Amino acid sequence: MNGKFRNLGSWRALSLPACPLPADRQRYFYTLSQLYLIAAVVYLFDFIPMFWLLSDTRLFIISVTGLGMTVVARELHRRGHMGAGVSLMLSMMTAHMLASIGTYGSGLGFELYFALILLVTYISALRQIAKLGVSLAVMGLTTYQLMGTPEVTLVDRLGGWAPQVLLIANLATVGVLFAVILRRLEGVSQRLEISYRRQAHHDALTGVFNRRAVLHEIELALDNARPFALLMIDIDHFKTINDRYGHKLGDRALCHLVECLRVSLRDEDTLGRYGGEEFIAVLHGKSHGEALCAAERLASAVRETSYALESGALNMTLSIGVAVDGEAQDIDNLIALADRRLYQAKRDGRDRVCGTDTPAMQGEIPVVLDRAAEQMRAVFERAS
Ligand SMILES: Nc1nc2c(ncn2[C@@H]2O[C@H](COP(=O)(O)OP(=O)(O)OP(=O)(O)O)[C@@H](O)[C@H]2O)c(=O)[nH]1
Repeated sequence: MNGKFRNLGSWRALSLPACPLPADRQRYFYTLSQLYLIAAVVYLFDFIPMFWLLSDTRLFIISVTGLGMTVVARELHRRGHMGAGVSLMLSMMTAHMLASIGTYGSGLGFELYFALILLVTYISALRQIAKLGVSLAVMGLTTYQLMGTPEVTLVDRLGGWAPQVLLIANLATVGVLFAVILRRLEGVSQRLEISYRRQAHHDALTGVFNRRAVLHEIELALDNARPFALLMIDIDHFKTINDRYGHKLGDRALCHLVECLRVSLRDEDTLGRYGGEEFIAVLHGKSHGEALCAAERLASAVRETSYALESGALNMTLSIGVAVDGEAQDIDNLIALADRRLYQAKRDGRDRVCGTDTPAMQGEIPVVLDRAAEQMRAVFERAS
């Protein structure tokens, strides 16, 4: 290893360990990480030049320190120490505000930063109790400082245009900061809404439609005059995969399967998880014969695309039951028909497609109707 990389290694060893944020707190990171940048810009282009022009050495030094601390706070936050990062930034903001009020007195807009500190506190990921503590402490300190404002402030001594310029600069800074922060929060709520809507319709593991959403799609397709085919897809011997490789790998295998299916389906087709290792594909505009060909294509795509493991490769096969809309009057009967054909494919030896009823199946009661009959029987038994 050359010297340059050795140095990099020792710097890494000195730096704080990264501690990933929990998923439910990630959303705060992006809003707040932009706040650090905004704070740095305000220090750099507003406070530092302003106090330098006013020859105010004390507030100039506080502003330069504030800039440095903001960079440190951002880095702490980036490494997952969110509470420490936000607390550091809030402490600097509070120190800055109190020192400014102490020097220039009230009425020049420095007290408005109090509202900004509260806003940052409440959008931060601090605990509720910490938020309450911080806001009470900042409120107490601000009140104390405002009540103890010196009679003759530095501005009185400066006179001239300085007080007006300071007031305008503070009003503009607080106004812009409020607008930027609130705009960012609006973006966060929009992103959350999109994500909640997505969660309501999609399966968390594989990302395809969930059971409710895919059933809704079938209802819509039935209402539509255009023909469609329903494929009931089930992985063969999936329990063995779970038992041999563990549930986590089983989950990854499900995602691999979905990828294979997605690649083989058209954009207009719908894929949903019906439950466990059972999926439904709705193929719009397909006749019975076309749907059987499509199902064969899906089955061979999965069969031929092995899932790479550290210790080799995992090969999966599918059994598929196919039914088309014209074969049943409603959604329950259509699903029951595809389900029955799926189980016929299983009975015939798996790794195959079944799209017609064999003579042995003719007398069978569809699974859904069978379940309904069982429920009715239970109701009658309870009533009698
Ligand atoms: N890893 C994982 N396993 C699941 C999930 N949902 C269901 N399973 C498993 O899927 C397996 C389904 O097993 P069975 O219904 O007996 O079917 P099979 O072993 O695939 O056998 P056949 O369908 O008859 O070919 C069970 O072991 C379930 O635990 C999941 O989300 N992740």
